[in-house]
Amino acid sequence: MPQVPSDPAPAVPAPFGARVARAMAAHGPLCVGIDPHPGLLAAWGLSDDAAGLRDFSLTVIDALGGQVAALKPQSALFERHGSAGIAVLEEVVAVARSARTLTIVDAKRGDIGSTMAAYADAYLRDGSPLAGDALTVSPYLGFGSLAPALDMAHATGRGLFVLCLTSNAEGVALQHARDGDTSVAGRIALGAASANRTARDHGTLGSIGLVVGATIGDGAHEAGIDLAAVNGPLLAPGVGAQGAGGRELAAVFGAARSNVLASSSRGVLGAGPDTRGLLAAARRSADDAATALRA
Ligand SMILES: O=C(O)c1cc(=O)[nH]c(=O)n1[C@@H]1O[C@H](COP(=O)(O)O)[C@@H](O)[C@H]1O
Repeated sequence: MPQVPSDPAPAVPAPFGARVARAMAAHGPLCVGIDPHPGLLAAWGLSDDAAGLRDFSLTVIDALGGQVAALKPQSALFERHGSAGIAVLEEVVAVARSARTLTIVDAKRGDIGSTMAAYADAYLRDGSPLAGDALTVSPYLGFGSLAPALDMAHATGRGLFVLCLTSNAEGVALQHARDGDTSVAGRIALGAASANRTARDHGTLGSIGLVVGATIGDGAHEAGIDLAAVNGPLLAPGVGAQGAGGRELAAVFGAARSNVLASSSRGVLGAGPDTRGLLAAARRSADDAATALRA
C-alpha cells in the first residue's frame, strides 16, 4: 500500500520581532494608526456607524497595504459601534493580512492572570478573528500578570507592545514613581528585556516591545531606562497630531533608535479619503522618521 502523506504541519511564522524588523527595513519605520474618530468619519463624508467605519478602514488598507511597516487599528473606535464595529475590526485584521501588512491591534488589554489568559486567547491565538500580529497590553496590574499573553505570543509567533512610558502627560506620576532605586516604568522595561533574552542571545530583535511615546523628551533617562537593552521593538506614538516629529524621535530614543517604530494616526488620516493623499502623507512621515532614526 502506498503511504498516504499526512497533512504537513502548519508553518510556524517567524517571530514577530524578526518580522517587524524586516518590515521596517523594507518600508521605513512607520506604523499608521487606523483611528476612525467621529470627526474623521465626518471629514471623509462617511456616516458614524459600522458602514462608515468599514469604508474608512478599507480605504486606509487599500492606500497603505504593502506600503508601510504596520497598521494599528484602535479597538475602542471600533468597539463604540458595538458588535457590528467589532465585526469590522475582525475584517480589518483579515484584509490587512491578505495585503501582507503587519497589524498591531491596539486594545491595551491587561488583567489578572486567569482572565488575561482569555484576552490572550482572543487576541493572540491562531485562528482567532481578532488576532493580528501584535497586541498592545497594559502592565499596570503587574508585569507578571501578562504571563498568559507572553506565553501565547511566544507560542504563535506574535508580539506584544507593553505600555511603558506613554505619550500622555498624566502617565508621568505613575510611570516615574520609584520602588527603591527602580522606577515603575523601569521595572516594566526590565520585564520586557528578560522576555527578549533568548532573541538577544541569537542576535535578533525580540517580540516583546514597549510603548514609549515620541513626546516624552528625556523621560526614558529620567526613569532610569536603557531602551537599547530591551532588545525589542519600540512603538512610538505621538508623531503628528500630538506634536512630535523627527527631532523629538531622535532625542527620545538615542542609542535605541534603530528599534523604533514611529506611529501616527490623525497626522496621516487627515490626508484622506483620497488614497494617493494618504500614501503621500504616510511616505512623508515614514521618510521623516527614517531620517531621524537612521542617522
Ligand atoms: O498604545 C498606543 O498606541 C498609544 C500609547 C500612547 O502612549 N499614546 C498613544 O497615543 N497611543 C495611541 O496612538 C494613537 C495616537 O493617535 P494620533 O495622536 O492621532 O497620532 C492613538 O490610537 C492612541 O490610543
